[in-house]
Amino acid sequence: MSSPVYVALDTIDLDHAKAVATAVRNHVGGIKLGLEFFTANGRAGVREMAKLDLPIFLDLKLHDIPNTVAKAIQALRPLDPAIITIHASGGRAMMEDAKAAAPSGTKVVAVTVLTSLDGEDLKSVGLNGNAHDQVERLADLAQAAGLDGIVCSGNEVAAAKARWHNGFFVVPGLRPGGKATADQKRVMTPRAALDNGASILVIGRPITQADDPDAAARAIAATL
Ligand SMILES: O=C(O)c1cc(=O)[nH]c(=O)n1[C@@H]1O[C@H](COP(=O)(O)O)[C@@H](O)[C@H]1O
Repeated sequence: MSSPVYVALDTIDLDHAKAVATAVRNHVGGIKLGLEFFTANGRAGVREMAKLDLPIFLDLKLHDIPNTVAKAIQALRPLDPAIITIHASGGRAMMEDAKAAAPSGTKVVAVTVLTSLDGEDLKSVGLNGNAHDQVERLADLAQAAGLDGIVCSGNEVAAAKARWHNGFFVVPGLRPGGKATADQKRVMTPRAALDNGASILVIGRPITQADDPDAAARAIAATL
């Protein structure tokens, strides 16, 4: 079985992204390219990374009116990514139109509550429930909109899966030591997230900023 780990290559440097991906390729199941990479390298950069022959997760977290999101996804169709992201808080119509615009083989998943946010952060933007309740609410909305799954932290994935048995669950905010670091607040170990029902594990800095990314990826793989 291929690895559930998608390595997040958050860099503007195409050569560096290629070098890290090449180093870790035997211990990961796919590559995640996000806003930082895409704004610097565009579609040509994604095509270049696709030459490594690993599935591409294009994480642009689109969040706009339905027409704009659908047109942006149409523009990405030639890249045929394995997975793309939109924000669930864009609403049901936006999610429906996003799914309709995507290639049939592309999983469209909705970000629920970013793993960098905690209850206090939610309050500060006017959301009075906790992260757990908000993830459940948005998981239900994403399912009703016909999406493939959601992005949530390892803390909520078991509850989301209980409501959406065949959903696809993307879990970032993973730290091998299990402790919140840098900007991530809702964190978990990769092993615990998998046990809780994650379909794939998104891991960036614990691999990419290690002295030896290949050894770090191998060490994480050994825990799974
Ligand atoms: O959609 C995502 O992948 C995502 C959602 C989320 O709630 N939190 C989150 O960290 N991510 C992404 O997951 C990756 C986490 O990176 P590290 O914190 O370096 O492991 C980054 O590329 C984030 O953009």
